[in-house]
Amino acid sequence: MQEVIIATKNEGKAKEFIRMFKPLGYEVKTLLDFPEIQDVEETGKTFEENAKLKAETIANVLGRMVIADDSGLVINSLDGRPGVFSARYAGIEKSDQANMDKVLSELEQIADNKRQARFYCVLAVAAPGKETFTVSGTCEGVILREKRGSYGFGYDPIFFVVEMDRAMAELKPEEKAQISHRSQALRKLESQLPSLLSGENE
Ligand SMILES: O=P(O)(O)OP(=O)(O)OP(=O)(O)OC[C@H]1O[C@@H](n2cnc3c(O)ncnc32)[C@H](O)[C@@H]1O
Ligand SMILES: [Mg+2]
Repeated sequence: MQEVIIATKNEGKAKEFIRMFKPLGYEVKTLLDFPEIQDVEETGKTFEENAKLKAETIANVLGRMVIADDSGLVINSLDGRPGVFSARYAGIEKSDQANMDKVLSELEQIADNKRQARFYCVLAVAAPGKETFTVSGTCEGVILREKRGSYGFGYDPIFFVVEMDRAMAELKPEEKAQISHRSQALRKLESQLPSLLSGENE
């Protein structure tokens, strides 16, 4: 099977990419398979900038094409926060529970009809000597008042998916893969994968 490198150290993302790429005929490797590679500092102001930064840095380290994912939760009534700070919203130790608790407490006084939010995902494709490009996807929802469900990762337990009438963390992996911001973005890339990977090592 042809191999695709996803420049992420996030276990939840890694599992989703493995599942999404399998039916397309690709085997996914992530940075969890390359523990010697250091974290890329995410200094960008936008998801696009950070996705490019991660993809280009790792493409240069490995000398081959890689895809990076920068994603997060954007909440209207918090002026777009946590946004690019989603992973480290409650502190640098990146705790999903602490991040969700912080959002829930910030929204405590916010009425039910003002809790709209979206997940956003940017995928950047980079290869040494080639122009980097990005695709993006979104998933619309509402922030719940307490956590629900145990599938997924990150903010999934507090994100109600309008389209599915359930919390993201109540969706089975195959259901999340039908509607998620990540799979929307990947769909825009799918048809280009064979040409992007031609000339890469098998
Ligand atoms: O940078 P990498 O190594 O990929 O891993 P990360 O966890 O730091 O990833 P990001 O910088 O892109 O931050 C994304 C954060 O947004 C949240 N997030 C992204 N996609 C999500 C999803 O599908 N479900 C729930 N939360 C998500 C989650 O808290 C992530 O840690
Ligand atoms: Mg990160």
